Amino acid sequence: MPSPRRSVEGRPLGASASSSSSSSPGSPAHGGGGRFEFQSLLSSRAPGADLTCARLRASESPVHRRGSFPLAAAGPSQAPPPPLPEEDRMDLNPSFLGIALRSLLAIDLWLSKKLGVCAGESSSWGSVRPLMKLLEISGHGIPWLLGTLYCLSRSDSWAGREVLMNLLFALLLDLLLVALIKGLVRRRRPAHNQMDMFVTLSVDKYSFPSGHATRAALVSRFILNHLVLAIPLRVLVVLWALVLGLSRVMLGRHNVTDVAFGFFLGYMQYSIVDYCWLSPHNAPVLFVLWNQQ
Ligand SMILES: CC(C)=CCC/C(C)=C/CC/C(C)=C/COP(=O)(O)O
Repeated sequence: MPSPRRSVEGRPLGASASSSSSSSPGSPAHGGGGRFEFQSLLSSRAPGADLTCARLRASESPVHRRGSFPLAAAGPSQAPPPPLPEEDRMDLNPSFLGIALRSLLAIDLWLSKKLGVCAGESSSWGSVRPLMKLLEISGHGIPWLLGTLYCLSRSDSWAGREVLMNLLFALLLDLLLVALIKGLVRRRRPAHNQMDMFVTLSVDKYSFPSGHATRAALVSRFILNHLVLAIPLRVLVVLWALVLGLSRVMLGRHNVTDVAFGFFLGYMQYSIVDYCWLSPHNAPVLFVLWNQQ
């Protein structure tokens, strides 16, 4: 059964021509130019204004404008325009979200370009680029994977092995999820990035989300939860993650939103790892197999 809102918007536009006279384009109700968009936001709160605004929005819709004249221009002898197709009605009020997203994107690009001060040797902070690249390696997947495998091979306690096995699972899960999202979103890296990264996978030509940021958030949360560290070391771990994230933008590898989402994703990944925590009780095969090596 159609909702009341649908039945109003679904009515043919000419069906209530009497009320259209007070809201022709250019009249105060219409507001002229692009102001009707703002009115359309208000109309959702004003009972009874729906019909008028739906008509106004329809007459200004680019789809509608292409093939017909606005209502005021149409004489009484002209046939009323046909009702809007469903997809147009769903799209009547897209502008607020659209504008908000486009503004966020513009701010993101502008800020990322401004912060990309180590993007090249000749950039304003080009002299710290080698340091930033060192930081980049500290958050790369290969050292973390090899380091974890090495520690696993040297570990002689069940507790240590359990933690390291879960760290390995976390790192692999992270690689998989980041590759999946990068492949789906396919956001290009910033134009000012130089593609001179240490070992990359094919999806690493894409930038959303930052794999270094996800790893930084995941690994630091993992370490803080499973290693007993003195406070200064705990602070250092958090600082490392934050500076690594910032360095991705400074190197020009990423936009700010890639890193922000990367931190969020890495943080959530830890929750998944914690929830699926592998232990000799729920994954005995893994532990027995490793023990035999
Ligand atoms: C087992 C396996 C598939 C290992 C691959 C390790 C590897 C090459 C990871 C890529 C790490 C990387 C370059 C990520 C890109 O980080 P962004 O922060 O630039 O997204």
